[in-house]
Amino acid sequence: MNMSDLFGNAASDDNYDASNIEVLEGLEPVRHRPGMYIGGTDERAYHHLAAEILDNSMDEAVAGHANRIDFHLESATTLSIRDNGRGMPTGNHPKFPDKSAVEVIMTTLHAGGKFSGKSYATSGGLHGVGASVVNALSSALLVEIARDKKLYQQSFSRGKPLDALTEIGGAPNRRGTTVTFTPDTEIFGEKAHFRPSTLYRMARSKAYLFAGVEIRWQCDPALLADNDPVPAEAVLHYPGGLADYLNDVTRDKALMVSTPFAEIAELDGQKFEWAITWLGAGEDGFFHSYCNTVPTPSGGTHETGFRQAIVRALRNYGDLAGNRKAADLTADDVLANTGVMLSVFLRDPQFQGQTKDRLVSTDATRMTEQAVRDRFEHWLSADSARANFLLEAAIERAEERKRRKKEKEVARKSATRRLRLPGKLADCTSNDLDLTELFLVEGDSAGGSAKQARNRKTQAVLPLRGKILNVASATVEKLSGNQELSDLALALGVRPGKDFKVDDLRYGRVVIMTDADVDGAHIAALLMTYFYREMPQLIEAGRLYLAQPPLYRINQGGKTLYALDDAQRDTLLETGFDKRGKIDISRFKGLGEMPPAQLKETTMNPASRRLLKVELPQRDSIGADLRRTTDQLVNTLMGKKAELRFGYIRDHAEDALANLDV
Ligand SMILES: Nc1ncnc2c1ncn2[C@@H]1O[C@H](COP(=O)(O)OP(=O)(O)OP(=O)(O)O)[C@@H](O)[C@H]1O
Repeated sequence: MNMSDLFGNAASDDNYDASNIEVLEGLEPVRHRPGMYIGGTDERAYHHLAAEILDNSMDEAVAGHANRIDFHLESATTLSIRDNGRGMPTGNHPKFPDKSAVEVIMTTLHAGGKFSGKSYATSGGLHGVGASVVNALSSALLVEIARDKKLYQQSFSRGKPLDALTEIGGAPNRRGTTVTFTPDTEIFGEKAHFRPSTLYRMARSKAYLFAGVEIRWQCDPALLADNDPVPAEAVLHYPGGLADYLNDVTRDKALMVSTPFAEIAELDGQKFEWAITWLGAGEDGFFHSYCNTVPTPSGGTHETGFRQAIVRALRNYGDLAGNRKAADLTADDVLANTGVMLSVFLRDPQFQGQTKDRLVSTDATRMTEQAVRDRFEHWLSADSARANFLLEAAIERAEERKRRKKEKEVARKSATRRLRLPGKLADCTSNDLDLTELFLVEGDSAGGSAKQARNRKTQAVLPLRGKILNVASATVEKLSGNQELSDLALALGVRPGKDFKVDDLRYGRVVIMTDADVDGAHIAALLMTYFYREMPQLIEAGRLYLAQPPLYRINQGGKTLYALDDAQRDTLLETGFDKRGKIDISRFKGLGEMPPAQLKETTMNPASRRLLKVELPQRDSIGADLRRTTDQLVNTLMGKKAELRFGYIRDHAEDALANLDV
């Protein structure tokens, strides 16, 4: 690769003037970088457009305004979704007097009725971008609204209106919204098309998730093969909800229990619904979770809460039954071989990214656990034969796990004995890879605080002096001659480069812990680049994390909260404290300045900290950044755009917690 590939064929200095500065207006940014809004331009992204429109109709249904959705795949590239809800508002918008609200919704990012919770209590939509993004990426889109006994219509192409909202007739017996769209081949390529099976599954799961809606499925028969499992027409309506679904998908499987544990609970006006069954040996387990009917394939806080509830309840049951082995059960022991459907309806959910793959609302863990745990304990004690059977199976798995771990530990211990460890490493005593972590900290003073704040049993600390070599530009000889980096490899027990083996790692996790400022981000970026270049397998294995030290400590009376950045500080000041009393805000200059007790509480203690897991980017542009210069990576890390950061750093804080804590 030559330099111009890396940096593009830049114009010469003479031509660089104001005309080079592009400003993207309206929906142009979406067409420019669709990946930031829908996670790519591949088949998954293509179908994500359908999910955005369907979610809007589902939100109407869940809010109690619609009970029917017509889902019509008209051709391989045109989809129409109609609901009988309130209909998008048609009046002119106060802020844009010459545009209808429909046009504002369809052509403006961040226009929506779900921000304040006034029009929707629990909704899957939150950014006010879904409909406009679909519009921006469609070569043709038609909105039809039946409202106040009138029928209106407006057409768009590539995000731009082709006409104004027009009343085209009366609608005496109908109300609701219909959106018909054709994704743009300029964005998705000539060959892209809808797959009936994907859409059918999507429509069906929505119907399972909300018993109050009936979805009429219709598909152009020309798109279906003879004997296609997808029907041309179907009425999807499941009063039994998730339990119906679970029974359906496990119909041909061996099961350990005759009926799933399935319930619905309401807490504080929010709804929790689940169904779990135990599959026989050899069957593959699964966990499908949703929040406000939006699938969360990367899990999140609701899954963590559910897992905790199940394992803690079973442990407790074992305890009461006098079985001492129950105390050692982990979530994996209990939940291996289970099929789980979990659907929560939360008032103000927080997801990661526009595709909402993962739920990150912190409250959801506690609330889901609270909803599930008591009911599960009840279910266990209602049938002790069944409960004992599940308990024994889980204990058997735990024993097997312990045996395997012991074998590995013995092998690792003998390897460690032969190692020469760097002098400044403060090692931990445990050899248990599930628990141990190595903190990489910048400088000796931060190293000193971290050594006092750590848990000696499971947490090791390696202070690195100064900025490590800029790996991106260093030559191979320089890399191997760098003392800090060779100490790092030595502490990890691995050899960098082609001889790297994940199994050699002496710790389960590597946590980069740097100051919450630009310098800290730079060092973190250098280290990430180093790992990416020399030990990508470590990242692939999900073992590299970033610590999240706070920048501010805010105190009022006996109450103390910590903020990661200015924005969080401002939000906490708005919402977290009494407006009247005096509030003290202190800004930490660096980790070395933080008293060990605070460093422990905010950043190191698995019970109270947050960690970000570093993941390799898949196909979006951030991948190129990692391969380019660390400066670009710093920009990405420190930049204002959360979407950018989240492109490759995924929040797996709860998983980390779950493994240690549960
Ligand atoms: N089928 C519908 N019926 C009624 N109102 C709708 C419908 N579809 C969209 N809207 C209105 O348009 C607004 C904008 O929708 P859009 O999909 O752009 O964003 P959102 O659903 O609010 O959030 P997100 O970006 O997370 O999807 C919604 O908040 C809602 O007020």
